[in-house]
This record gives sequence, C-alpha cells and structure tokens, in this order.
Amino acid sequence: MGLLVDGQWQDKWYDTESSGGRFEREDAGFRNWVTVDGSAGPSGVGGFKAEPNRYHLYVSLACPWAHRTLIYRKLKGLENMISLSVVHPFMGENGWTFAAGEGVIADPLNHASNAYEIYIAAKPDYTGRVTVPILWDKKTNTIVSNESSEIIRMFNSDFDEVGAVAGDFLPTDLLTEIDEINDFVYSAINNGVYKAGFSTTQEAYEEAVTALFDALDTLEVRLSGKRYLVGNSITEADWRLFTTLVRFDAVYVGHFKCNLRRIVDYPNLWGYLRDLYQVPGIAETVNMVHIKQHYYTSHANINPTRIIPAGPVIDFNEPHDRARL
Ligand SMILES: N[C@@H](CCC(=O)N[C@@H](CS)C(=O)NCC(=O)O)C(=O)O
Repeated sequence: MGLLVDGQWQDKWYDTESSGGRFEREDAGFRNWVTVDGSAGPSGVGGFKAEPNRYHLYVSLACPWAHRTLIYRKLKGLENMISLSVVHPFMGENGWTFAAGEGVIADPLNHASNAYEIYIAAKPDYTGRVTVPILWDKKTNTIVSNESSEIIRMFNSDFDEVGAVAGDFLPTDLLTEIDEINDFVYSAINNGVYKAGFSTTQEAYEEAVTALFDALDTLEVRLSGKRYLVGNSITEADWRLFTTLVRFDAVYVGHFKCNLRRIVDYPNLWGYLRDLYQVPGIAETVNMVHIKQHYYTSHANINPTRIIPAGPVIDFNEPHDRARL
C-alpha cells in the first residue's frame, strides 16, 4: 500500500507516529459533483452533467466505502448507464491493481495495471493516497470524485431525469437527522473499525474499540423500536451503516480486534443487517471472498502469515422479524 507524491508512486504504510499511534484518514482529493444541468455542486468545479454512458465507476468489492456506491448503482438502476471496473482484492506494494483474478473487471478506459495510473491520468502531479471508489468522466477524461459519501448523493437523484429508477434515500425533511446519525456512525463505526485495526499503540486501540462498542450498543437500543435508523423506510444512513456491519463478524472481529461482541450477538442489529441484506439486489453486491481476501492478505503488519480464516459461517438469508416494527 502506498501513495502518490507529485505523481510518483511510493510504497508506504500509514503514518501513525505523529498522532500517538492513531490512524487518521486523509480527505479525498477529487470533490466535483455530477449534477442535473452540469453546474458546480457543493464543492469543486462544474462541467459534469448527468448523462447516460458518460461515467465509469472503479471499485473494490472488499472496500466498505466503494460498496456504498455499488449499492446505489444497483438500487437506482444505473448499471446500464454507469460502467464498472473492479480491482483485485489484494492491495500490496503497488496499491490496488487490476491483476487477473476471480471477479476482477479490467480497466477498459485507461488500460491501467494499477489504480494509481488512473489518478495520474487525471492529474499528473497528484499527491495523496490512491483510494477507491473513483468516479471517472469518459467525456473529459478525468476523475469527478473519489469520495463515496458524495458519489452516493449524486447517484441518489441526479440521474433520475435520464432514466434512473425512482427512489429517494435522502428525503429533504430527514436530511438533518440523516447527517447527524451519519457523523456518529462514520466516526465511531465506519471509520471506528479502521481506527481500532490500524492503531499502533494500546491506548489508541482501546480508545477506538471503546467508542465503537458504545456506538453499537446505542444503535442496538435505537433499533429495538424502529425498523430503520431514520424515519419509516430505508435511507442513506442505513446503507452507510450496512457496509460496515456486513463485514464485521467476518473481518473486523478478528483482523481488526473489534471483538468485545459480534453483530450476531446483538439481536436487533443482527436482524436489521439481515433485513437490509435481503433487499432485492443487495446480496449481489456483497462478495465475502474479496472481503476476506483483501483484509487478511493486504495488511502484512497485522496478519504476517496472510492466512485467511475459514469461518465464521454466517447466514444472512435467515429470516428476520423486522417487518413487525
Ligand atoms: N473517503 C474515501 C475513503 C475511501 C478509502 O479509504 N478506500 C480504501 C479502501 S477500503 C482505500 O482505497 N485505501 C487505500 C489507501 O488508503 O491507500 C471514501 O469514502 O470514498
């Protein structure tokens, strides 16, 4: 794993020395928005109008952030208008690559062997980490955005007039509440598992793991009387929580040492996770082989033998009883 410095690839692990062993996630570098009319969005520059067959999405099936964008591409019926590439689950000295493998979809546009080449194609002197997801514009040959939280907001509504499936996961009247819960879930849970797993001091680990389980305990109570996090139907807040929960027992419990409790030990969170998993189309976006292979083989400092554990056996298709709520 590594990063680009002035367009040059350097193989470097995260620097936790200056932060007391704490993992600090870098902000995404490309922050433009696809909009209905091509005007600039909340950040970045304009020029990216929502048009069918204009955009390409690069993802890892292992990555919880990229997974959000795949879910929206599926649920909003964008598969026929936004093309897709999938990186190899192993992220080694060259970062994400398109090495041949089960489930890998090569890059038909930039013909990149490594994802960093896509960043260089967009910005030859790019400095920063090379992350997925990446939303690419085939018309101007550049990266629109590499920030999943913003890509899903584009997918949610901006393609509606050009043939996306109806459905709004961000109703205006719930926006404030969704933003609030997103912040809480991001810090303690989505990013919390990484903070626990990538910490390099006992203190940093304990801080993260305590906040993580406090947050899960809070949500367990919240979901005892409510089917979804906000309002009466599935919203963005649920999909953002889902991609971490679905990886939790298979990866974060063992590999990231988030092992005070498993999701299957929380009756409400476990039912909620199955409920979301069983939404039509969602199961196809979950690839447990890529997920386990990525985490257990890519972080040699955490799992030097690179052995992928056999279990746990989890049945996400077990009936849930959440419809009563
Ligand atoms: N803020 C980004 C974060 C994306 C991200 O960190 N992706 C991970 C994969 S799970 C990655 O590509 N990491 C490579 C690296 O940090 O070098 C987003 O949500 O889109």
